[in-house]
Amino acid sequence: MTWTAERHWPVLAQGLAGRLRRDSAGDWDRFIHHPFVRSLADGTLPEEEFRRFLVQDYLYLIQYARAYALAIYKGATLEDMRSASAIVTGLLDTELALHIAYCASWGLTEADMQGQPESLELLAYTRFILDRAQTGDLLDLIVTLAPCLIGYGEIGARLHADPATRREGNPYWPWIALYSGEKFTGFVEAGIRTLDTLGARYGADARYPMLLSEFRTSVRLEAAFWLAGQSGPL
Ligand SMILES: Cc1ncc(CO)c(N)n1
Repeated sequence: MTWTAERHWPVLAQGLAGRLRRDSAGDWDRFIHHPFVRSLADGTLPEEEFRRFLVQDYLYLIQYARAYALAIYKGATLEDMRSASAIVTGLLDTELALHIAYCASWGLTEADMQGQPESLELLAYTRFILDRAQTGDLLDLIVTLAPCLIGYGEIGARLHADPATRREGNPYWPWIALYSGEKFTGFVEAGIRTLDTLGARYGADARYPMLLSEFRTSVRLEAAFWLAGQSGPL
């Protein structure tokens, strides 16, 4: 049975998140069904390509965390602030630990990774995110940052459930395990609930075309980011 969000993880298809995801369907599919993702699932991605991607992703997450930190600042309630703060901590402590561990296994230190130049894909994506995070309100910010959270959650869940995914001896299984794990899944579901809460409070219906445009731009930048390491020097 093919994995579908509607059947296997219905919250993804519900509410404002579901609407944005459905309305950007073509771009969304190019993001989550990218050949890079398939090569992680069957373990055929050359290690060097993964290493370059992961270094760029490490640098990306630092900028993403800065953008998410603005959600704490923009929170109108203590609850908004706590939920954004939990995501920032999850990014800096849990998710980056995966990147640091992989890179350590290749003999790369955090200083080595921080010294790498940022790819054009990274620059385009993070500067777009930081612009929306700074100039938009809390809803613009959360919508722009949502594809990152929801997309990797969906990819993790799908690959984890897919019998074609190689587990034994797949060097990328720890990556799949992180994004399908309880902790990351919890962040995705919290993010989806936050979209509905803020959508109601900040009038999502009346400004939907702008929100969709922000969401879709991030989705297109996500799809492009799979190749962020290709031109890297490392
Ligand atoms: C580019 C990108 N998008 C989403 C995630 C998931 O947090 C990530 N690590 N990197």
